[in-house]
Amino acid sequence: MDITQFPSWQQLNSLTEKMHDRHLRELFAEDPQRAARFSLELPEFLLDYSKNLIDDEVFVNLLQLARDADLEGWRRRMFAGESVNCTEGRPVLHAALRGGLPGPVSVGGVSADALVEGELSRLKEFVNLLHNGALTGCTGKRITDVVNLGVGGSHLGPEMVIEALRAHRCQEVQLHFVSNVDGAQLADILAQLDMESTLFVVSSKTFTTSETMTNARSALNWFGGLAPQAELLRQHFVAVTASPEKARAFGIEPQRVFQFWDWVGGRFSLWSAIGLPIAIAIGFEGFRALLDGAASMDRHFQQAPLEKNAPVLMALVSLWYCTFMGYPAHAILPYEQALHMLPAYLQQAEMESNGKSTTRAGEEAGYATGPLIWGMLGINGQHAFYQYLHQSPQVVPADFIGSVTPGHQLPGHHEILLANMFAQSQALMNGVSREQVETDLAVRGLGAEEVDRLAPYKVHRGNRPSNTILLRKLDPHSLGALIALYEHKIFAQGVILQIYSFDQWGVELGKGLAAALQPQLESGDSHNQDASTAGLIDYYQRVTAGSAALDFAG
Ligand SMILES: O=P(O)(O)OC[C@H]1O[C@](O)(CO)[C@@H](O)[C@@H]1O
Repeated sequence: MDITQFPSWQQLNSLTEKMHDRHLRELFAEDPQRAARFSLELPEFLLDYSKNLIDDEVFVNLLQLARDADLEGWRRRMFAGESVNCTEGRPVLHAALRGGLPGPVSVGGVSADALVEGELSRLKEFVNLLHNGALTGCTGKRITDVVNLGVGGSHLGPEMVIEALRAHRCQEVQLHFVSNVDGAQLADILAQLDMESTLFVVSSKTFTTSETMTNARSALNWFGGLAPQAELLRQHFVAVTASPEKARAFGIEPQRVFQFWDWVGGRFSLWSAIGLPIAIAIGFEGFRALLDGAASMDRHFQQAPLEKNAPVLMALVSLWYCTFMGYPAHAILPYEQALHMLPAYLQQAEMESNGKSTTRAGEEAGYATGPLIWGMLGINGQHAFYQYLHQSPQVVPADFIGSVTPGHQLPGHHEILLANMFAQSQALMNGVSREQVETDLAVRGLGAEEVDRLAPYKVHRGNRPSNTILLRKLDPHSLGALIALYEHKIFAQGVILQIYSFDQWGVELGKGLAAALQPQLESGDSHNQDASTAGLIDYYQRVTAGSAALDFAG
């Protein structure tokens, strides 16, 4: 049944007017237990969702909506390996990569656990060889630098995690990431490297992504005549892919091809062999701890009742804002330097999953299915875009994410950092009333006219909602749990809003057009293009012809 037909949906719709008129200040004043009632403590973190514009009536209806949408049934089917990615005809089993399934699941007659464990032990062996210095380049030099060539899900997860776990890094090997087909990125990194001690990891689920394959070919060319190509590929390249035959066709040795499977979505793949750079950076045991943390969130998501289920609660709050209250964006604001890539990672995870408008029934949704995700390190954002968060007429709900334990030894810093994080969510919630502003200005000795002139600019309406996720400490286990929290939040939101979260048809159109346009840029033939695109091609042609003429003249 269409989700909009359920009484819970209609009830929620009718509650938006009332909630637009409520203020978070009042909700807290009315209920001294609010913070305790609307927060949840898990072994890894505290989730405080009390600063959200929900009251008991909204909460009850949101939970009912989740039940009406059969979230529990979809959850069970996903973890049982049923084909819940229906447009691609696949199960969704990233939880199998971390031992998060409730029981054995086989895909195409093969045990998912056996596949996963087999690949993990290959990864472990490889990482150990690398760390022991047993892996050498074609001239016999020890491998000291590893460059991951991959984009999207084949890049963001590994780099985000490695950055987040800097404090846990082994020193043996340096990691580098190249995701952009803009040669400036690869050229810059190659300039820092010694080819004799460099290993490239070509990471691509499909092994067809043009950015990655172009970078892989350029990396191979970089070696020039150092050794015959087959030897270069053998000693300096490994592949991580769900299309091993394509990696082998590229020339990568079969024993250097690490595999994952089409039941792992690219943006959910960091737990698979795509996490090879993570295991290299923090060691295999650290990688295992990351997987274990995610598995503990898998169990929580499967077992906790909906009203005590962190991913479900976050999904409900998120859809309440984007679908009902009309707040189209959501900010991710980490207060932990190490989490600086989390907003970018979650942008892909959430927007590639839920940025859809066709329902599972193949109909136009007619409602917002997910927010625009954006953000950056909160403390830097405070000095950049928080003005907008505090005083723009647009309300942007936010997630504040921090850690009780600092990731460094410097005294005095961490309290300042956390005080800022707590203060910002408090300021967004409470704001400052006109009355308060007037009193403050008067106390500072301003005359009545001046007070009157300045007061409107200083008023903060407040009532801007947020979640706070406060980790005990940031380590591989808790990071795994945090990432899986968001993964399941995304899934729960998609299920309730009746969309398919695990496909990404929207990214295909542009890829196809780029492939067709590339030869036209070179030839200048733009006859079949719209006027704007033809104009761009024409300008490109004129500038390149002009610079060629200049080169010739010079
Ligand atoms: O791993 P691949 O196949 O190179 O794809 C990279 C990324 O490209 C996308 O298909 C989007 O273009 C993502 O879903 C994926 O993570």
